[in-house]
Formats: sequence, structure tokens, C-alpha cells
Amino acid sequence: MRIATMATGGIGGFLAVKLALAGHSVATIARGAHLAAIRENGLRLDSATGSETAHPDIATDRPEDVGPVDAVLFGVKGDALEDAARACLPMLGPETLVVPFLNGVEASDRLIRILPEHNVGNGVARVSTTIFTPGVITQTGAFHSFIFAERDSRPSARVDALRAAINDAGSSAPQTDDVVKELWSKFVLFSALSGVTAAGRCTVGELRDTPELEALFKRALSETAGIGRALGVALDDDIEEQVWASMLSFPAQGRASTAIDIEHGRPLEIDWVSGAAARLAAQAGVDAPVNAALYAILLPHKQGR
Ligand SMILES: NC(=O)C1=CN([C@@H]2O[C@H](COP(=O)(O)OP(=O)(O)OC[C@H]3O[C@@H](n4cnc5c(N)ncnc54)[C@H](OP(=O)(O)O)[C@@H]3O)[C@@H](O)[C@H]2O)C=CC1
Ligand SMILES: CC(C)(CO)C(=O)C(=O)O
Repeated sequence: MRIATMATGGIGGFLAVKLALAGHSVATIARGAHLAAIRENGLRLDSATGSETAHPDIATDRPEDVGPVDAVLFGVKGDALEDAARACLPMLGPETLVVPFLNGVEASDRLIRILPEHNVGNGVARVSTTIFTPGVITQTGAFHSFIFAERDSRPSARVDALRAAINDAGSSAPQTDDVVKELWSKFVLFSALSGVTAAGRCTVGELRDTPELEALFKRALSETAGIGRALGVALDDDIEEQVWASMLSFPAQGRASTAIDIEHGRPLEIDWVSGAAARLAAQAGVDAPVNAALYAILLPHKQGR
């Protein structure tokens, strides 16, 4: 397949390495020192199982030089979505599938305001990766799963082709017949994890060991589950228990990317996470005091240092 990563950070970089090493034609969109390092040394993925380096066919900051691709793996931070989407336009043909893997539940709806709707899918990533230094992506923990579909979850040959490519490349792309449910199931987890580990400057291990943080986390996640249900999302009845169970096996040193971003003084995606939960709650006519409070606490740090 011809695949582009817009852009090539934690999400795009992880998938670019796997797919390029599996023999796909990968174009990595990146910029600055990260792009220079990819061009010079290739793109390296470090994980607990070792190091892999891929040399993408194209590494560029000019998507117009790539031409139409089969799939765009779309992973930028929430506030960068609109500019990055506009930059993708030259890579779209009639059948190109653009899969957003942003946290939150609004990325696909935001993309169709810029890109033709028939090009846009919906997706969610369960992995923990970051740009460690230019040209190098590191993965924390061993989990990596990418769940995506057409926006309405209908059966689709182009979705199946991309799923097969990711599965065959050694990652995991399970099938779903309800991508919105998948998105919200992750959002229930992530709104709580992002809010609590960023506001509390804590790891998951500390969260588990501190009854007050555990209680706050559980209040946040059940609040977000309530918002989803009020909006008609078919969340599992025991999603709250499932999320807490997943926290019990989460790496103790793990935390949400938001907590890593705040530590490094980077801008925060909170408008699309705790802020979105508070906003969507108002839309659904339910209260979300915990998400609203976590959003307010993080707001002074939103622009980074
Ligand atoms: N990484 C993870 O483990 C997970 C991330 N997610 C979500 O996925 C999304 C992406 O996260 P992640 O991959 O970690 O983000 P990163 O910050 O690692 O990567 C984003 C990259 O996009 C680049 N970029 C942004 N806009 C453009 C543009 N217009 N042209 C070229 N490059 C651009 C940035 O460059 P620059 O630095 O120059 O701005 C940066 O290198 C987020 O919503 C995140 O919450 C979800 C699950 C897990
Ligand atoms: C919690 C985690 C690692 C799960 O994929 C995540 O999405 C993030 O930190 O951005």
C-alpha cells in the first residue's frame, strides 16, 4: 500500500516504522530537526523488545510532493488538526482513507469540515509512544492496538486493506462494527487518566496507591461514561469496571501523554479531552463537575511554557 503519516510523531512514527519494514511504500510528513534526522538516519522505534529502524520512501514537509496515497494515518495534537488537514489535501485521491487517531471524540467530525467526507474515517489508538529525540520514537509498555473504521462503521474494503497491512506488519488492528463506541470507551479512560495524572503530576502507580486519586479517577471516568450514554453511545454496562481493571495492569510508571506534556512545558490537548467532556456534558444536558474542575486546573498550563 501507499501510506502517508501526517504527521510522524508518537502515533505516525510507530506505524511508519512497522509499515515501512513490512514493505509498504511509506511517506513520512515531518518538519524541522525531526525531518532532518529521519532523512539522515532513518526513523527509529525503541521499545522494550529492541530497536527497529526504517528508511521511509519519502520524508518531507511538502505533502504536495507525495501525491495521492491509499491511506493517510493522521496523528497530530488536537490544536494542530486544521492546519495538518489542509496540508493533506494534495495526498487525497477519490479512494484515499484518512484515519484520525487523535485522543478525544471529535477529530473525525472536525476533519470533515476540511476534507471531503468520503475520504475520512474514524479511529482510536491504544499505544504509548513519543518522539524521544529527533528521528527516534520510544514506546512505553507493550500494548499497541489501532481500531478504525468508516465513519458509520459500514463494511469497507479500504478499511480491511489497511487493517491487514497493520496486522501483517506486527501490530494490531482489530475489526469493529461500532467505532464510535470504541472512541468513547477510550475517551472514558483517557479523560480520567489525562485529567488526574496531569493535574496530579502523578504516575498510574501513584494513582493506584493513593485512595484519594483513585476516587477522583473513578468519579471522572463514571462522569464521562454518563456523558457518552446521555449522547446515545452504546457503551458497555460495565465500562467503568473494565477501565479500572485496565488501570490495574497498566505500567506503574505510565501516565497520560498530557502528564508528560505538562512536565516538559509543552502545549496541552485539554480542550479536546477534559474540556471536551465538560463541553459535551453541557450539550447532553448532564453535569460534569469533575471534568470541568480538572480542565480548569490545567487551563493555565494549556499554552505550555
Ligand atoms: N502517542 C501516543 O501514545 C498516543 C497519542 N494519541 C493521540 O494521537 C494524537 C497524536 O499524538 P502523537 O503522535 O503522540 O503526537 P506528537 O506530538 O508525537 O506528534 C505530532 C507531530 O505532528 C507534527 N505536526 C503537527 N502539525 C504538522 C504539520 N502541519 N506538518 C508537519 N508536521 C506537523 C508535530 O511537529 P511539531 O513538533 O513541529 O509541531 C509533531 O512532530 C494526539 O491527539 C494524541 O493524544 C492517542 C493515543 C496514544
Ligand atoms: C493513555 C494512553 C497511553 C493510551 O493509549 C494514551 O492515549 C496517551 O497517553 O495519549
